[in-house]
Amino acid sequence: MNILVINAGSSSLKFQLFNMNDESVLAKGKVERIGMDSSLVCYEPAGKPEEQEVAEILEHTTAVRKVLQMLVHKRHGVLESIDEIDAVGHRVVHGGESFPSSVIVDEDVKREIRRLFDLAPLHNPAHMLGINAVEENLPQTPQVVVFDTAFHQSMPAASYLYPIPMVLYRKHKIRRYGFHGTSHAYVSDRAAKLLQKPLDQLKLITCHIGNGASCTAVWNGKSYDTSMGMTPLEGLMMGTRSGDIDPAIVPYAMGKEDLTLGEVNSMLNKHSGLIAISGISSDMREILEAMEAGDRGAKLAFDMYEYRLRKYIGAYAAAMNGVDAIVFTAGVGENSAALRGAVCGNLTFLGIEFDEAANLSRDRGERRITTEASRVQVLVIPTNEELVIARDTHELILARTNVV
Ligand SMILES: Nc1ncnc2c1ncn2[C@@H]1O[C@H](COP(=O)(O)OP(=O)(O)O)[C@@H](O)[C@H]1O
Ligand SMILES: CC(=O)OP(=O)(O)O
Ligand SMILES: [Mg+2]
Repeated sequence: MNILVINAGSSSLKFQLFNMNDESVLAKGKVERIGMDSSLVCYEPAGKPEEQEVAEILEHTTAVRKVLQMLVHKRHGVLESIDEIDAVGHRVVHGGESFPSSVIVDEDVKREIRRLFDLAPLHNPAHMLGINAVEENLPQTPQVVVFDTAFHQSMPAASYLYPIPMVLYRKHKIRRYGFHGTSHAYVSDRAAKLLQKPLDQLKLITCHIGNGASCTAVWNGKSYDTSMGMTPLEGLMMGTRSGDIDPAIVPYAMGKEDLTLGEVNSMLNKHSGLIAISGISSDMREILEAMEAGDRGAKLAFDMYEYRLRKYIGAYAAAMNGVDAIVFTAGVGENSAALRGAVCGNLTFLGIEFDEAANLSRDRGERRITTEASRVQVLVIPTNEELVIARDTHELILARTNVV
């Protein structure tokens, strides 16, 4: 069975085409910087040379169309026809309390994803564009959605409730949901394998640091607490999102600057974080370059980003009364030795003995960046949300076929 997985992030669309008979990847790639001045399209067909292209891709519908064209391209395609795609699995960020696990897409599911737009304004609309674009191009192909929120459904009430009137939870389900669950679950599983210990006996802190960023306390294999909240705005400082701020800032800034609710929401989601402090970019690569060139705004943005992450790691070590390993993953976590070095260099009190040579290594695979003797291990594990999504999609489609 060939399964195409689409992971529409806030600024990127990643895809992988799997042959699920052996979980081999037939092709993968990504469209980055969607909606920015120039998008970057990378396409890696198995056994053929990699293709790169700069294109103008303003939204996710165009990105899906581009992916389908590349898969059947005369020279570098891997399929004769898009009909060889048996099912499509999508990442969906917000599933609320309605979806504790993955489901096959139907009209009810689409309605529920749309209802949750307000709670994930940068993501759920992008996923719907992806689902609709696939439906347009592959009307007969079943689609499955896999939710970022599902893994965090294990959180205890003391973690997921906010200290505000309970009526808001009872009536409107205002609570912490948490995101990037597929990634936190995947890297936790891999960490246990790397550490050669059972996952259900480990205290892990997984740091998914991409354009969106979140940190999770994974206690005995289950999400115990996570930094993102009712929406993906809470927690760490991100590319364009503020993360934690005093909620009283909202009405105060609205009054002082004559802002509407929509404007303040957009300010916190799209015009805060790295871009706001540096005045340069939301992209960590550009922040690091500017920092090296001596830019003070970029340095302040980086320092705040690192400090806020380090505070969460400290908090989660306290939440679990200990930690066995810290895992870095996603765009920044996997690639920025500078961020990992700054965070870990200031966590020696936890018993971290950092291995700077391993941290700086060009190795891109799963690796340890602490000494063997280090009391707390620090790991870099490339995430693979796409593989988890393909497995869930495969399982649901097989189950449906067996029932029919
Ligand atoms: N070599 C690198 N060094 C530092 N940051 C990087 C590097 N490569 C990618 N990144 C950063 O990773 C982030 C994107 O992460 P990603 O996980 O792909 O995000 P998303 O899925 O939210 O779109 C960007 O801020 C980008 O600058
Ligand atoms: C939930 C979220 O923030 O996702 P992303 O990192 O892909 O923006
Ligand atoms: Mg992502």
